[in-house]
Amino acid sequence: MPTSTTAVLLRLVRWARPALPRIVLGGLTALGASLLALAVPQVLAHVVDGPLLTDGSRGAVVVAAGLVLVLGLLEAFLVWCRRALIVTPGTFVELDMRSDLFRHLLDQPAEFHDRWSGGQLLSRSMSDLGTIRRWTVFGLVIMCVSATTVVVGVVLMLWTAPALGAVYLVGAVPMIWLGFRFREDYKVVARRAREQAGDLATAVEESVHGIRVLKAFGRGDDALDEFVRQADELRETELHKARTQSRVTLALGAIPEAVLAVSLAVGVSLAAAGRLSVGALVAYFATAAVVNAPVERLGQLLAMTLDARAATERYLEVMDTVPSLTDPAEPVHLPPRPEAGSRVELRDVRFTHPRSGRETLAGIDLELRAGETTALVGLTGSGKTTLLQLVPRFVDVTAGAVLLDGVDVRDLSRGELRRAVAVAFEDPVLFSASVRENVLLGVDDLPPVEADELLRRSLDVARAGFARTLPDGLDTVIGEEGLSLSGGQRQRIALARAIAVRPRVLLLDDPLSALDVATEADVTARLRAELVGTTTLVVAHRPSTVALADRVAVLEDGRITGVGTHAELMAHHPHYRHVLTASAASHQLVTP
Ligand SMILES: Nc1ncnc2c1ncn2[C@@H]1O[C@H](COP(=O)(O)OP(=O)(O)OP(=O)(O)O)[C@@H](O)[C@H]1O
Repeated sequence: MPTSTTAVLLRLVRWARPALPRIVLGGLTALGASLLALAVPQVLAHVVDGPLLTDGSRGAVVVAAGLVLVLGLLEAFLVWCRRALIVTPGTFVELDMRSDLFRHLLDQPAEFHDRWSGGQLLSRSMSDLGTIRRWTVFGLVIMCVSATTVVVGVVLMLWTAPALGAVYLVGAVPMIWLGFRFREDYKVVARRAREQAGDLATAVEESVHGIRVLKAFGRGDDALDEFVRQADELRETELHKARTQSRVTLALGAIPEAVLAVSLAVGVSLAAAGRLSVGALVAYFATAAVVNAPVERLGQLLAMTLDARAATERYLEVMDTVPSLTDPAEPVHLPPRPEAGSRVELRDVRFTHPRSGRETLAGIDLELRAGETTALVGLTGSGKTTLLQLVPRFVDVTAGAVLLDGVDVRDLSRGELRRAVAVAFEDPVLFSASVRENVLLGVDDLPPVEADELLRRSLDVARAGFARTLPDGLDTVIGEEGLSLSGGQRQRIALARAIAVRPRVLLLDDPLSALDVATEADVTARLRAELVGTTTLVVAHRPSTVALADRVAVLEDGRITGVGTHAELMAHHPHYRHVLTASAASHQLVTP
């Protein structure tokens, strides 16, 4: 990550490029407005030294006054042009950056989302990008124009009244020094404030998600105390920021005024001695008045720029994360879907969690036969979910390979792979959308009649017919902002979603755990009947689920230690018996 503010902000060019012509044009109009403001004192000098002091010609004064009026009107028009030119493209820069961020987040593997908190990503995609937009459409342009105005103004002052110009330059020395000090202090505190705002957003997000747990354990007050503590930390930091900025603003306001006071004394004595014309004196002060405005704004503009730098750094931190899981340079394609179903092979698969460094899978050899349903059984924490995640490449194997119809899944594009492999999780996520949209989420566009038929069948197989009795039927909005469903209802909608894709391979990570035994057995039986030709791997805890599988694989100490029918394993595999007995006990069931 580059460290200079310019280097960081220059990286915004990637997104600002389409808007650059209008930003530059807007900058030029703003510069034109400032130069017009600087021209007025020169007109004044000519009026004072010319017609006013010599012949008092009224006509010339009227012409000069008219010129000042025209210059003023033109300046106002150019200021309007700047806004009109820049504001719209600035919003598109923000839109592009926000879309790219979202695309990037979607491209990241699960491991990235384990590392990043929701609040930090939220604050980066909302408030940080808002700060960047405001700086792009206002701060950047005004900063450049202000700097140019100051330079041109000082040159004019030196040209009009060299001695007084020199006084102004001497006054600039402490201002520049203060500017550098301010930059160092503010840079740190601006970054801290943004991090704290992100942490605060995370706290809100977690509390809202966990509101029931907090209430159930009577921990609402503790959560509130912690939230207030974090909010107070942020308040302190914001106050620190404001104090730092107000100190520099005060200094940048006071020093130019002091310079003007010294200039007045020097200027009047020079004019009295006849070494400076009155017109030059008037022009100097009028120019200084124009120059002082941007100088006084400098604190605010520097603060805006440093805020934008902190926001850009945070944005780039996410964007610079290279996805650990990418498509191959030249993806191969799957062979046509075999009539009898697809075959999945795990060959000597190992997997170590990058964060814990623990090897969860230590040499898995397993074949999911075409069109069969295989149940995966193991103690809790044995790695069943991890194994499932390797097939659609939510994570990549550390060693070994996963093959789908003979093709290493790493050689396929993730799009093609994930169209072929569908997953239903134990803890289903539903989106704030209608039942119909949730179920058909993974289905490409279909004619309405076919889509309706697919929806009907998927809901029937998943025994999710209850959805038709919801207030607006299948158009009822469910998910976070919609109607609350029970755990079992949510699981069945999520199962219908996985079935609707008509995948080659269906992975079920204990997706029926919230259902009663009879409903679960019914759903499993329907699945088998409906999904002929779909190869299924189901993580199972209950004997009732296991009994419906063609074969069962036992996961123990990171390896598959047994594959067979339920009856075979019950007879010959002590660990299998132990797992099923433990599961049955926890479900208060009797092992058949
Ligand atoms: N993101 C992660 N980072 C580090 N370790 C992890 C991560 N996810 C899982 N683990 C660890 O990997 C091991 C296997 O977890 P996994 O979720 O695959 O087990 P499981 O058999 O599906 O468990 P359960 O039956 O309880 O769902 C556990 O020890 C778990 O703590």
